Amino acid sequence: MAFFRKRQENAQASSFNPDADPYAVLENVGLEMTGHQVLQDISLKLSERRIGIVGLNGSGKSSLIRLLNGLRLPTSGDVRVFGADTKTVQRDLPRYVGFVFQNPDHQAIFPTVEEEIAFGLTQLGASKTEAVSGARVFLERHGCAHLGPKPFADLSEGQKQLICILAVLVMKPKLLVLDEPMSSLDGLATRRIQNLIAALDQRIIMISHDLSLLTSYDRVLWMEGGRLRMDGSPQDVLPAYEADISARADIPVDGDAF
Ligand SMILES: Nc1ncnc2c1ncn2[C@@H]1O[C@H](COP(=O)(O)OP(=O)(O)OP(=O)(O)O)[C@@H](O)[C@H]1O
Repeated sequence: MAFFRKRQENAQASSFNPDADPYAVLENVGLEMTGHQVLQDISLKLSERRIGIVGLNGSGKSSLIRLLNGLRLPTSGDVRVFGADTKTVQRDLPRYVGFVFQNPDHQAIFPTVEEEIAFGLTQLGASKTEAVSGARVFLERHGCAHLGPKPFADLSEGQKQLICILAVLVMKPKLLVLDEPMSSLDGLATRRIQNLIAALDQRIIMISHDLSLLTSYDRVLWMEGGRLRMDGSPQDVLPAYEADISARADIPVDGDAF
């Protein structure tokens, strides 16, 4: 489509390589925010199609994935995504790395579903008219044409999360990063979103507290205290993580019940 041209030109200018392997490289990464060392000593090469991230609340999972689409920049070390240093390509990163928030209400910014989807197309260089008609076609292709005119605020939680994922997918990112996308969904909505994600060609990195969603993944990263505690196959990492939780749950810690 003609409107992709503008962004493709930008992409060439900013030295992205969509075929880079590994697609993301973190070297001695640290992240400090308001005096708090949120991440430290993280070095990773990410090549796998499906990567899960686990860890307790506050362990640094969200901060880590925010580094991948430029929502955060490292305060030490380097992050390269698709061959480009995120510090120099921050503005163009969302074109390559789609980010789905845990809470859809934190992601959606437009009143209606159609406008939310159309926004992604304008980001690719479409005119307003092209974007609206493109959004309608895209929603229809995903069985959501009926949601197009609806106010985003009136959707169910499952519908909201589905639309947030579609709003990212319409930009055809090479990598989709998801921050606990199913945490507030019922069983049916979870299954539907899970099936949608599983069928995607894109590389996926997903945080989940529901470990069953990650058993088929290629690799799992376990974060603890802002560091990488374990990195391996789900068969190795998930049982170790569960065993650690069980061991901790049996030990009462003063002032740290929850
Ligand atoms: N803007 C900020 N300023 C200072 N500290 C922050 C900021 N944002 C997050 N933190 C802290 O960084 C740590 C890691 O937070 P992060 O949200 O990355 O963890 P998480 O593993 O994703 O947690 P959860 O599972 O609860 O979503 C926490 O201790 C948090 O309080």
